[in-house]
Amino acid sequence: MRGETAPALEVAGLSFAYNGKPVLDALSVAIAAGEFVVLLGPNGAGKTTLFSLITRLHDRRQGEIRIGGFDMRRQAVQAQARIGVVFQQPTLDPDLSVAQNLAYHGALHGMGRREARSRAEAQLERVGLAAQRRTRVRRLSGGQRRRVEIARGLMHSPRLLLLDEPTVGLDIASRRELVEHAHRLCAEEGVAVLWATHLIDEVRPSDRVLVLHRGCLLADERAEALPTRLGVDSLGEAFDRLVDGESPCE
Ligand SMILES: Nc1ncnc2c1ncn2[C@@H]1O[C@H](COP(=O)(O)OP(=O)(O)OP(=O)(O)O)[C@@H](O)[C@H]1O
Repeated sequence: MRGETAPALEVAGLSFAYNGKPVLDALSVAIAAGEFVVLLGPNGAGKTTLFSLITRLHDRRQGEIRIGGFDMRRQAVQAQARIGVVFQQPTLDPDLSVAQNLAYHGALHGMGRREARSRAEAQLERVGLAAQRRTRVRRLSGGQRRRVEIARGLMHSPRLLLLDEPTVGLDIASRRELVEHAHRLCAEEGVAVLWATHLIDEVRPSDRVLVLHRGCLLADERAEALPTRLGVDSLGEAFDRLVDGESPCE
């Protein structure tokens, strides 16, 4: 299955180890087009490693990864063209303008100058930064920089946007605005979003939540259903209960 009807992301039996130390254990999950999914896990859970495998920064793994139906190994070009990423560490060049950063991304994705410019302008408009296109990134706030990174990650019209703890270092208002923006992208553009965080307050009751701990998927359900299933009062308590176990994959 490919194109619009294929899941934006399918991971099947994914395992990975750093120098013999297991970090992901037989992970399987699928995310539909336009779905917003939170990947919730404490420090060291394996969130960044999962993103590195999906984006092919690491490749020595077991299991399958498909993006929009394209296999990450056999159809790597098609698969990778359908992924947008906002990494945990900022990756904009602070000495270039917003437009120059985006133009560079467009060139990397094989866009001509005119096409890159019009796509960049459309995305900057969406994140409310059209007026800052000539501003050097160095002069933007942390929240504005994150929004530029999201605009950049969407320039090539990916079906899946990965955000690795995108609100680190932002104030509460900017965090709220980013979460809101990501939900809008799903609803209005049909982009699937996988949002990695360890912050419970970024999760909405209706969000689908994947709880990852020591490389094992401990839950995959609506956030509002988790406390009831575990017999506790809040998502925070449910999360604590889940990540307390000694041998999570059993
Ligand atoms: N390059 C590496 N070499 C060896 N071990 C690593 C490497 N990168 C990560 N690890 C280990 O793999 C495990 C998972 O790390 P990972 O960064 O994927 O977790 P995370 O959920 O993203 O954590 P955080 O919230 O702190 O970013 C941790 O035990 C970490 O120490």
